[in-house]
Formats: sequence, C-alpha cells, structure tokens
Amino acid sequence: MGDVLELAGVSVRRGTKTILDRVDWSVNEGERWVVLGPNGAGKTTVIQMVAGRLHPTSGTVTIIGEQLGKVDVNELRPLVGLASAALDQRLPMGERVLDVVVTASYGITGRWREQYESLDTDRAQALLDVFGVGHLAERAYGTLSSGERKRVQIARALMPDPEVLLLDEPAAGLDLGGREELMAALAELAGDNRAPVIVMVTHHVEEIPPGFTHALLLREGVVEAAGPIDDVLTPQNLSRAFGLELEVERHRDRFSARAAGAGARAGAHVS
Ligand SMILES: Nc1ncnc2c1ncn2[C@@H]1O[C@H](COP(=O)(O)OP(=O)(O)OP(=O)(O)O)[C@@H](O)[C@H]1O
Repeated sequence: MGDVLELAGVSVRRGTKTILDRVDWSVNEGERWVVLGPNGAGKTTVIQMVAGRLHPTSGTVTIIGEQLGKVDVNELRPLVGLASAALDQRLPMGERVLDVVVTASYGITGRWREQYESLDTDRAQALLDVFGVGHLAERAYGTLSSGERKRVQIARALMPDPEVLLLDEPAAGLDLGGREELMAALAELAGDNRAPVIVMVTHHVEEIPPGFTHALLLREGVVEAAGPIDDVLTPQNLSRAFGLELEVERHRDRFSARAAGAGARAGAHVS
C-alpha cells in the first residue's frame, strides 16, 4: 500500500461519461512521479482528486493515511501543494509576488489583514530565490511572464511545507529557455531528499526532469502502465497510450519521443 497516496478501484463518472475507470495507483515516500497521457486521458482528474478537490464516484482515495470522504479536506489541503493553471487564474493579478507565496501558509489567495511573521516572509523569499525569481518579490504578480509565474506558483505550493507537491503541466506554454530553466529547478528539487513527494503532469516526455523515478501512463481513464520510469516509458507502452507508433530514446537522464520511421512524421511530438 502506498504510504503517501493510494487510489484503489477509483472511478469517476459524469453523466454517461466514465472519466476514470477502476484506477489503482500507489505512491510512496521519496518517489517522484510523472503522469503522462494524451488529451482527455484523465490526468487532471487524478491530480484534482489527490489534491482533495474532487471525490471519486466509487473506490477509495487515501492521502497521507486519510481516506477522502472521511476527513476534513481543510486539514488535508496544507499537506498537498498544488500548482496548476486553474490556481493561476484565481491569483489576484495586482498582488505583490511575495504575498502570492506567503498567503499559501493560510491556504488563501489574496492578502487581506493577516499578519505574517518574518519567519513566513523569509521562507517565501527563500523559496522564490530557489526558483530564480527572488528579484521579483516586490512586483505585481500580473506583470510577470508566464515562465516567471509558473515558478512563483511552485514556490507558493511549497510554502506550507507540504508532504506532496502536485504540478499540473508546469512547463505548458514556456519557451525553450523557460522550459529548460524550470526543468533544472525541478531536477534539483527531485534530487533533494528533504523535498516532498512530487507528482507532475505533462504531455511530453521531453519535459520530464532528471531525477524523476516513476511514471503513470493513462489512456481514456484507464491505467496503461505504472511503475519505475524505465519500465513504463517504453516505445510499446507509449505507442499504445498515444495511439501511434513511437520511438523513444533516453539520452543520459532525458527522454525524447517521436513518430516511428523517417519521412513526414519524423520529429512529431507525442501529444
Ligand atoms: N464535469 C465533466 N463532465 C463531463 N466530462 C468531463 C467533466 N470533467 C472532465 N470531463 C472529461 O473527462 C476527460 C478527462 O479530463 P481531464 O481534464 O482529467 O483530462 P486530461 O488528461 O488532464 O486532459 P488534457 O491533457 O487535455 O488536459 C475529458 O474527456 C473531459 O472532457
């Protein structure tokens, strides 16, 4: 049984649509997971569930030993840091970047009249520094580039010192330089044994930072493969999940994938 996250026979249905179909998945201490799959596979639904923001239609979700539905989610949420596009839309654009991060210690977006201790503001500043955006602490959040915002969101997600860090497509929309800088920061985090368990959603194997240990491959709400990253990210598994024949390569600690065979499709990405 996963000691950090456990999904057992989890299904999510909306009307006649089955979004997740009897998903089993275990995550243990120290693991760094990537969740991969084509559009509509159910990746965000899984992330929303392990963030305690969505309940399964059937099956059980256990988050750090507490079963969803039997625990106050407000107690659970500080234990799970989430960075996602949906959160970005809720953050006040005029808010000072330092406050965007520090308000996470209260689980709120938007500073009101709370008093923060210097311990909190020092931690927020240190996290911004780790992600290379410390110099932007006094700027309004809405003036940041999308790459800078992604890094602020991750600093915010780490602020309450969570047991689990969930990243829903952190590299989406970044240019090559922005993506590589983010990957370097995430690789450093992945290699830090004091860092929380990490679960990151992506469409592209090229966006998996070095140091990630496990992969969950989804297709149409079903687990195609799950386990150690080298066992899961095989050409066979990825081809099945994405519905086209793919070649997968590993150069040192990075993956790449493209349509099998030369010609018109060579170089295509996997989403
Ligand atoms: N409330 C809902 N009612 C009906 N269908 C829904 C609902 N919410 C999600 N879905 C569907 O469930 C499927 C899985 O959605 P989800 O966002 O989890 O996929 P995803 O793998 O994250 O996709 P993407 O890569 O496109 O972000 C999609 O087909 C989506 O349209």
